Amino acid sequence: MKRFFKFDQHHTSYRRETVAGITTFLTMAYIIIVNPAILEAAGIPRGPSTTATIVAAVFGTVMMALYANRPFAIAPYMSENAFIAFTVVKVLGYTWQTALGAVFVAGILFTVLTVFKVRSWLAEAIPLSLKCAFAVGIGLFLTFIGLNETGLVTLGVPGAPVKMGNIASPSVLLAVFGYLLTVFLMTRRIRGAIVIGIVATTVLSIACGVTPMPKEFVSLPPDPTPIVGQLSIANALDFRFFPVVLTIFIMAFLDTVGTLIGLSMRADLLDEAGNLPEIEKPMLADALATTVAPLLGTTTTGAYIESAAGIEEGGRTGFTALVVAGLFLLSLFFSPLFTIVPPHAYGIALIVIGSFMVEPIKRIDFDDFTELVPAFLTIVLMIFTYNIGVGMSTGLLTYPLLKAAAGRGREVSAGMWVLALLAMSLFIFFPKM
Ligand SMILES: Nc1nc2[nH]cnc2c(=O)[nH]1
Repeated sequence: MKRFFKFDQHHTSYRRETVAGITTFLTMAYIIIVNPAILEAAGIPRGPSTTATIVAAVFGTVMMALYANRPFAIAPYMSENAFIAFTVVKVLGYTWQTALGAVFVAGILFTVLTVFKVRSWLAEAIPLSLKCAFAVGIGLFLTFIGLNETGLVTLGVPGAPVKMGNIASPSVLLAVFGYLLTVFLMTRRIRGAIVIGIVATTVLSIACGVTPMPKEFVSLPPDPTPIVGQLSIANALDFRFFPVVLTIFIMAFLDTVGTLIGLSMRADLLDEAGNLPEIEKPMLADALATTVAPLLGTTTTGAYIESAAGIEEGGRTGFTALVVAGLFLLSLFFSPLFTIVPPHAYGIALIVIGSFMVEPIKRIDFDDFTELVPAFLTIVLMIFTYNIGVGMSTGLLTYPLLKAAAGRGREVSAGMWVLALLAMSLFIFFPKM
C-alpha cells in the first residue's frame, strides 16, 4: 500500500495522511447539507440530493486517490450549484433536468479534452505569475468564506457590502477561541492542529448549548432514485441553451485548472517549470466526476479548494483522498454525527488555510506591470466577485493583452491566447442577471 501511494517519495506516513484526510473531510463536510439545500431552490428534492451529493463526492475522490494518487478531494462545486439553482433555473427558467443535461455535456467535453491532453497543454501555458495568483486568490477567497461562516464578517449595508459581525455573540466568540487554539497548536508544530481546532470548537459549542446535540447518530441514506438518470441531454443540446452550457463548461474548466495548480503549489508537487507532473490524471478524475454527477442527480463536481486544509496537515498522496472518500461513505450512515460541525467551527480552518496560501505572492514580479496587474486582478476579483472563475478569467484575459500592449507579445504562448479567448467568452456568454 505504501509503495502504491509512493509514501517514501513524498516523505509521508499513514498517520500524517490520515490526519490530513480527516482535516479535509471536516473542512468540507458542510457540502453534505449545503449542496442539497441550494439545489432544493432548483426543485431537486433534498433527501435524494443528499445521497447524490455524497455518492458523487465518493466517486470522484476515490478516482483521485487510486488513479491520480493526489491528496485532492472532489465534491460538487458551490459556485456551480448556486449558478445552476439561482441563475439557470430561477432566473432563466430552465428545468433542473435540462440544467443537469448541460453539466453532463460539459463533463463529456472535459473528458474528451483531457484524454487528448488539451487541458494539460492549456494548463502548462499559464505563466508562473498567474499560477501564483490562482493560489493566493483561492487562499484569500477561502479566508473570506471562513470569516463569513464564522460570523466575524457579515453582510453590510448599502454602500458598504460587508461589515464586522457581532463579536459578542457566543458563536463568534467560539470561533475566535477555536482560531486562537488552532494557530497556537500550529505555532507549537502540533500535527492535526486544524482537526483539533474544529473538533474542540464543536464540542465546546455543544457544551455551551450553542450547537444542539444530534438526536440520533445513525440514519439510513435517503433513496436517490427520484433524481437518478433524470437529466435531459436532448434539451441541453438545444442551440438556445448554448450560452448556459458554455458558461458551466468554462467556469468549471478554469476553476479546476486553477485549483489543481494552486493546491499543488502549496503541496510542493510542482516541477521546476511550475507544472504538475501527470496533471492529466487528476484532471481525468475530475472530468469523470463531472460526467457522473448529473447522472446521479447533482451538479458540477471537481477538485475542492478545501483540500488545502489536509495539505497543510502534510497530506501529499492519494491516501489522504482515500481517507476523505471513506469518511464521505461513512457519512451516508452517520450524517447526523458529521453534520453537527457548525459553520463557526469549520470556518476556522478556512481562515487558517488562507494565511498559508498567500505565500506564493512573493514569486510574483512586482516590478513588472505586465505580470503584476493580471495577477492583482486575478486575486482581487476572485474575492470581491465571490467567483473563482471571474478572477481567473480576468487574469487570463489581461495577461496577453498587457504583454501585447507593452510590445512583448512574443512572451505569450499560443495556449495562453486560447485561454484568453475562452476567458473572454465567459464574459460574453455569462447569462446576465
Ligand atoms: N475549487 C472549488 N472548490 C470549492 N469548494 C467549495 N466550492 C468550490 C468551488 O466552487 N470550487
